Amino acid sequence: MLEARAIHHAYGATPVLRGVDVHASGGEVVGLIGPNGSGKTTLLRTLYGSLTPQRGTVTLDGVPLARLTRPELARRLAVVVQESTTELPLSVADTVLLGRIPHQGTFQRRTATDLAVAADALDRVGAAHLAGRDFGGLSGGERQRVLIARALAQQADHLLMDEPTNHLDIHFQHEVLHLVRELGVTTIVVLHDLNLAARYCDRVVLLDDGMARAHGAPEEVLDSGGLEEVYRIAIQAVTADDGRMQLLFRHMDRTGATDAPTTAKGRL
Ligand SMILES: Nc1ncnc2c1ncn2[C@@H]1O[C@H](COP(=O)(O)OP(=O)(O)OP(=O)(O)O)[C@@H](O)[C@H]1O
Repeated sequence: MLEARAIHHAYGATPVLRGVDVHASGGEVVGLIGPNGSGKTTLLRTLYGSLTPQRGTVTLDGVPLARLTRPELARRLAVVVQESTTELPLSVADTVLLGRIPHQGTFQRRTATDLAVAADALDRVGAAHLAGRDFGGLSGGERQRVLIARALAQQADHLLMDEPTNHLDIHFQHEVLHLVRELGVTTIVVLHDLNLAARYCDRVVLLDDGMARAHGAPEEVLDSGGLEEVYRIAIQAVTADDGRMQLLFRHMDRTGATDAPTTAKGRL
């Protein structure tokens, strides 16, 4: 279980996280949602140890992150974040093989298992055909898939992702989150798309101004008036053909007035 408790953090004099709790365990997928600047990325950074919060604790199976060595942490926790794009002149295959480093001894050569795991990871994200390409020459969506493959190659039992569907077309947005669900790996994922959160997360945490405004099953958190207030948008929850919740959105101005529908068909 990965758990953050009572996390407080400020950049300079500006508080960004104000007593946030979040946890994930047992292969569940937990979504972090919230408007721009609400603290999602900062919270995620505390969860993988790239940022030490000023107050609060982050533990992995009860052990504070600070007590784990870097390789220990890397074998337990894989991260897919926007900042992880490398400028090193590496092929796609070598980029994915970086995910095997925590499993290798110092100066140990890559084994047949490393190569097989890396190839399988690329295959799972639909990027096997890119193996020989230069990582730096990929499109944004291709890069994202390769970075996810690198995380899969790490074979960690916890996965942290910051906007993994960024740059992905609609097919791969669903493909990647579907894959995350299938992995059975305990995952905390920052998502802007509330419909993706509704469909693929077991629980969601709604951050607002550095605090967890709501926390629970997607249908509870997303189908609530609080969401409209936090995002300042009119929201209607409908039920899709497969029985899943789908959200529709309409602009709302500062007074709470929404755009008038142009036709009856277009009404929310
Ligand atoms: N390194 C930093 N130094 C100073 N301020 C920062 C730093 N990183 C983030 N902030 C500020 O902290 C606040 C929260 O940022 P954060 O990136 O955690 O939010 P977010 O919810 O992930 O936003 P977004 O949805 O826009 O990605 C923002 O006001 C941001 O400008």
